[in-house]
Amino acid sequence: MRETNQPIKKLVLTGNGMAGVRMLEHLLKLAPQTYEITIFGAEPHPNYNRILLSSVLAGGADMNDIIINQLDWYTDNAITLHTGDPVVQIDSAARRVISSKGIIADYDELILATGSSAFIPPLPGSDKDGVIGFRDIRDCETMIETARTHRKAAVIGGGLLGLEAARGLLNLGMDVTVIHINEHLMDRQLDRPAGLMLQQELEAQGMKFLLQKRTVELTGKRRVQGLRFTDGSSLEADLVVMAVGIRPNIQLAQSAGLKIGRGIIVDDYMRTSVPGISAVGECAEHRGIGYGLVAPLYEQGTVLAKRLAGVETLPYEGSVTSTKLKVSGVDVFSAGEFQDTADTRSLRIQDDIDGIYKKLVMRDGRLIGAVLFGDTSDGASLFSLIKSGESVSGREKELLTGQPAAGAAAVSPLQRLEAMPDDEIICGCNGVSKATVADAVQNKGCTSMKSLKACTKASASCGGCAPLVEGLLQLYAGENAGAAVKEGICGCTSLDRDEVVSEIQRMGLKTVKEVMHVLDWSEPEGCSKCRPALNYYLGMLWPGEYEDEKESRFTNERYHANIQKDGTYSVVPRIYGGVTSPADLMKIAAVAEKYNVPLVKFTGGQRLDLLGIQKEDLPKIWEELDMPSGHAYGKTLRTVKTCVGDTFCRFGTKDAMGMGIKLEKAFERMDAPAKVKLAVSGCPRNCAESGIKDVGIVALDGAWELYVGGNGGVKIRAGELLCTVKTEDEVMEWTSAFLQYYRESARWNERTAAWVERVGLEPIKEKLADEAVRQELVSRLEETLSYTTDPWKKIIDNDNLRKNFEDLNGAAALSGSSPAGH
Ligand SMILES: Cc1cc2nc3c(=O)[nH]c(=O)nc-3n(C[C@H](O)[C@H](O)[C@H](O)COP(=O)(O)OP(=O)(O)OC[C@H]3O[C@@H](n4cnc5c(N)ncnc54)[C@H](O)[C@@H]3O)c2cc1C
Ligand SMILES: NC(=O)c1ccc[n+]([C@@H]2O[C@H](COP(=O)([O-])OP(=O)(O)OC[C@H]3O[C@@H](n4cnc5c(N)ncnc54)[C@H](O)[C@@H]3O)[C@@H](O)[C@H]2O)c1
Ligand code: SF4
Ligand code: FES
Repeated sequence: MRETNQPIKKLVLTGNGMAGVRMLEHLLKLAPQTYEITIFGAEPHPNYNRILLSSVLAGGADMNDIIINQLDWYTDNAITLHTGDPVVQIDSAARRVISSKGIIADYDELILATGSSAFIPPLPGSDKDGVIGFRDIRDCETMIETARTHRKAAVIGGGLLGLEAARGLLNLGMDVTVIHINEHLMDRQLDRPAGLMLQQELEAQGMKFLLQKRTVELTGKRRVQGLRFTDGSSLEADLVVMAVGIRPNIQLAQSAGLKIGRGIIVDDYMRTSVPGISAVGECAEHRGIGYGLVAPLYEQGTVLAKRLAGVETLPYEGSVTSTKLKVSGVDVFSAGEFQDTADTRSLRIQDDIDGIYKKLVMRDGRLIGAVLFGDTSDGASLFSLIKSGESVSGREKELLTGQPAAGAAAVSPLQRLEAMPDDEIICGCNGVSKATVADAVQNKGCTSMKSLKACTKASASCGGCAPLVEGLLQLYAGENAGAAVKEGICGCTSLDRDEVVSEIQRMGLKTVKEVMHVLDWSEPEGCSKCRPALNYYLGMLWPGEYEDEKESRFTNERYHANIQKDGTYSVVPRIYGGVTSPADLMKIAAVAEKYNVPLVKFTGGQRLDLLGIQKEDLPKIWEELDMPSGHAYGKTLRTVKTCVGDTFCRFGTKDAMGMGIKLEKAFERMDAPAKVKLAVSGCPRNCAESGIKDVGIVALDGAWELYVGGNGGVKIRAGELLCTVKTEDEVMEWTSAFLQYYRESARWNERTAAWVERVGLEPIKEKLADEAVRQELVSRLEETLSYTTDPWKKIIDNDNLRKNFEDLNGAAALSGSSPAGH
C-alpha cells in the first residue's frame, strides 16, 4: 500500500498491455507518490505477457504462468483497474476519458498504450467462423478449442507470428499449412538462404508450405472450409489464422483529434500532438516508425516514465531491433539491417551439413545487421555490437567464425561481456540491464539460470538472451558458482555431456523423451542442440536396441543426401578409397544423363558428386546406381582418401589404396559425434593429405604411422602421432580403438581435432596402449557396425519410406545452387 495521502496528479492509462504497464512499473519506482492512477483495459484480464501466448499455444506454458501482474499488484499500488472496459472517448479540453461502461475518469496525464490488432485482410469470407488473428488470450483459446474438433489449419503469413502459430497448431495435432506471399519465409527478418534453411527445418517438423501464394477468398458457408488462391488452386481448412502483420489501434486517438500517421505520432519524449496526452508502445509512431517488439517499446516506456516522474532523461531516438523465432528445435536470429545494399559489405558462412548459416552486414566498418540460423549463440553479443555502433574493422571474420584475425589476440566471450557497459540491456524482452544481472548474482544469491530468471525475469520470455545471461552468470558467480553455472549440453539442462551419458547408462534410459523427462529437462520437447545429441548418445550406448529418431536428425541425415542452397540435393555414392571401375563410372554417367543432373563433380575426398537432384528423384537414382551410400551428409565416416602408393608410385613404400579400401569397408556407416575423414598415403610425401585428417595414415619402410586429430577445415590443425605399427592388422586395430574411444568420449558435434585438443593426446595414448582396453573398444565398435545397413537400400526396399521423398505440395519454388562439402 502506498503511504501518501495526497497524490498530486491524476494519471489515466488506456491499455493494460505490456508497454503501458511496464512504463507504469518504472514510474512507480521513480515517483511512487506522484500520481493517482486509473487503468482501463479492453481485455478482461490483468496485465499478461503476450509474447508467451506462443508458448501457451505450443503447450510449453499455462495461461496462469503468463500473468505479469496479479490483481493484488494493482491494489498494492493503489491503482484503480477497469478490465473488460475500453475507453471509447477522450475529451481533451476537459481532460477526461469515458469508458464503454460509462465510467468517466479525469486526468492530468493521459497515456495511450492501446497496442495493435492483428491485420485481417478484407478478403471475401474473412468474417466466417473459424477465421481469426493471433493476438490475445481469446485467440489462443479459440485455437486450442478448434484443435479438439477439427483437423486442417491454414496460417496465412510466414512471418514470426505465423510460424509460431503454426508450430503451436502442429503441437495440438492439427495438419498445418502456412500460406506465404513471398518466396521465402520471414522475409522481413531473414535473407533468402536463411529463409530456405528455416523452411527445410520446419518441413521436417511436419509443417507444410505454399509459397508465393496470394489468397483471394475464404470459402465455406457459416464456417470457413477452405481458401482459394489467385492462381486458381485451393486448399481445405477448418481454421484460418491470419498472421500478415499488425495495425496500431489508433481509432480512439484519431477521434480525439490527435495527429495520426500509421500510428499515433509522438515526439522524442513520447508526447502526442495534444498537451497532456502521451502514447507508448505499438500504437505509437516515432520518427515514422511503429515498433512491433517489446524491447523498443520498453525503451520508449523508460523515457516516458522518467519524463512523467520529472527525472531528467535523454530523448528516445529510435531503436535497432532484434528478433528470435520461438519455435522449439529451430534457432533463428535476426538483427538490424540484414539486406545488402550498395554501401554495405557482408560476410557469410553456410554449412549445409550441420544446418548453420551466419551473415554479418557492415557499413563504414560498423556492424549494422546479422542473420543467424542453426547456431544463434552469438546473437546477443552481435546485437550489442550493432547497438554500440563501434568499429569492427579488422575483426569482421573473427565475429563471423569466432577465430581471431591473424596476429590479433583472441577476445574471449567473457572479456567481451566484461567490457560491456553496465547499463547495457541484456534482456530486451524484460528490459534487464547488465547491472541488474550483476546485482542479482553478487548481492541476491542468484547462482543458477533458474534463480536468475525468477529474480530478474532475464531470459523469461523469448529466451534469445539466455546465452548472454549465462555468460554474465559465469562472469559474476566466478568460483562461488560451483556446479550452478557449469555448462549444460544446452539451455534445457544444467547437466554436461558426461553427466547426461552416465545418467543414461545408470538409469537405463532408452528414448530421447525418457531422458528429457527423467533428467528434468526445462523444455519438454528439447531443442535443436540436445535432441540430436541425445539421439547420438543413445545410439552409441545401446547399439542393438536403440531405434534411431529420425526427427532428431538434421535434414541432410533424414534424406540421406546433402541439401543444396537451391533446395535440390546431391548424391555421392561410395567409392572405396577413391578407386572406381569402368562399370561404376558407366552407371553414374547413365544416371546423370537420364535425370539431367546439372553438375557432376569430383569432391575433395576423391568421390563423384551428382548435384542438383530433386528430392523425389533420390530413391530412383539410388536404385539405378545400385551403389552404397557415400554418407556424404552425416556425422559418420565420410571418406578414406588414398594415394596410389607402391602400386604405381616410385616413392611408394606400401599399398596405400588397399589399406584405404580395407579401412573404408570396415568403418563405413559408423555413426560418430561428428564427421570423420581418413587418409592413407604411401610415403611421407603425403599426397593423400594424411596430416590433416581425423585419422591419417602414412606408410614408411617397414612401418605405418597413425596421426590423429587433424583437420583441414575452418581451423586447420595438424594431426598428432598416435602410434607407429608394423602390420595392416595393427593399423586396423588401432584405428578402430581410436575411433570407438572418440565415439564414447567426445561431445556430440565435436570433431576429433577439438576432442584431442580438449582432452590431450597423452591420455588417449595411455588409454589405447592397454591391449585389453584396445580389444574391448574394437569389439564394441564391431558390434555397433554389425547392426548397420545401407540407408539408401533400406529406403529403396520400403514403400513407406519411399513416400517421404514424394513432393507433398510442390510448394517450394527454389533456385540457385552450391556444391556441398564432403
Ligand atoms: C503471439 C505473439 C507472440 C509475440 N512474441 C514476441 C516476441 O517473442 N518478442 C517480442 O519482442 N514481441 C513479441 N510479440 C509482440 C509483443 O507482444 C507486442 O509488441 C507487445 O505486446 C506490444 O505491447 P503494447 O502494450 O503496445 O500492446 P499490447 O500488449 O497489445 O497491449 C495493448 C492493450 O490495450 C488494449 N486496448 C486497446 N484499445 C483500448 C482502449 N480503447 N481502451 C482500453 N484498452 C485498450 C488492448 O486490448 C491490449 O490489451 C508477440 C506478439 C504476439 C501476439
Ligand atoms: N518471436 C517474435 O519476436 C515475435 C513472435 C510473434 C509476433 N511478433 C510480432 O508480432 C507482430 C506480428 O507478426 P507477423 O508475423 O504477423 O508480422 P510480420 O509483418 O513480421 O510478418 C507478416 C508476414 O506475412 C507475409 N504476408 C503479408 N501479407 C500476406 C498475405 N496476404 N498472404 C500471405 N502472407 C502475407 C509477409 O510477407 C510477412 O513475412 C510483429 O510486430 C512481430 O514482430 C514477434
Ligand atoms: S604419398 Fe608417396 S607414395 Fe603416395 S603418391 Fe605421394 S609420393 Fe607416391
Ligand atoms: S531477450 Fe527475450 S527473454 Fe530476454
